[in-house]
Amino acid sequence: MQRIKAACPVVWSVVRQFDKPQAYKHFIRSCFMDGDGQVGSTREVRVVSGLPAASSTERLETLDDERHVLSFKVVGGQHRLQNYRSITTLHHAHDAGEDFTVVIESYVVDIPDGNTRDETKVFVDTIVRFNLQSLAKISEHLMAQQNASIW
Ligand SMILES: O=C(Cc1cc(C2CC2)c(-n2cc(CNC(=O)c3cnc4ccccc4n3)nn2)c(C2CC2)c1)NC1(C(=O)O)CCCCC1
Repeated sequence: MQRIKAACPVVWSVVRQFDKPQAYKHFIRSCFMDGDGQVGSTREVRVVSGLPAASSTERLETLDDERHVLSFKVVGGQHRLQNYRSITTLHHAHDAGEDFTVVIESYVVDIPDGNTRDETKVFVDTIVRFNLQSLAKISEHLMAQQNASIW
């Protein structure tokens, strides 16, 4: 989970771009879309990791602009994340007079041969946490720009 001091629509405008994950996922070097960006489209992702140029083919499963829900599954590629699927949802929250967005990201993945459940959890949790921290920074900058432009 990640708390972001930016309004839901601002955070959602970044999360919903299935064709530009590199906007906030800094391990991603490039992304090529195959399809029109609607549910069922797939993207080809290349990552920056030093490992043999890991790539992955990912399919958009859910894109709900009203309820702020995005989900995708990894359907191929050179890596060991078999049957990876994630769901990301945005929630407006209000606490101590402050408005903010809470992002909840859940995933399931097979435990690869040669690794334990805990190693897999640490591996994926670390990347997802990096992504959500980066999403927070980018969304808060966007929010500051929008507020500045209003005045
Ligand atoms: O953010 C990203 C980009 C992204 C995507 C990928 C793989 C192409 C799919 C990678 N990667 C993975 C690998 C090769 N190691 C594995 O497969 C792997 C699998 N089990 C493991 C279990 C325990 C220990 C090590 C493990 N090692 N080399 N690079 C990276 C790593 C950080 C450089 C980041 N991907 C996610 C997203 O939310 O988009 C979040 C993370 C899960 C996938 C979806």
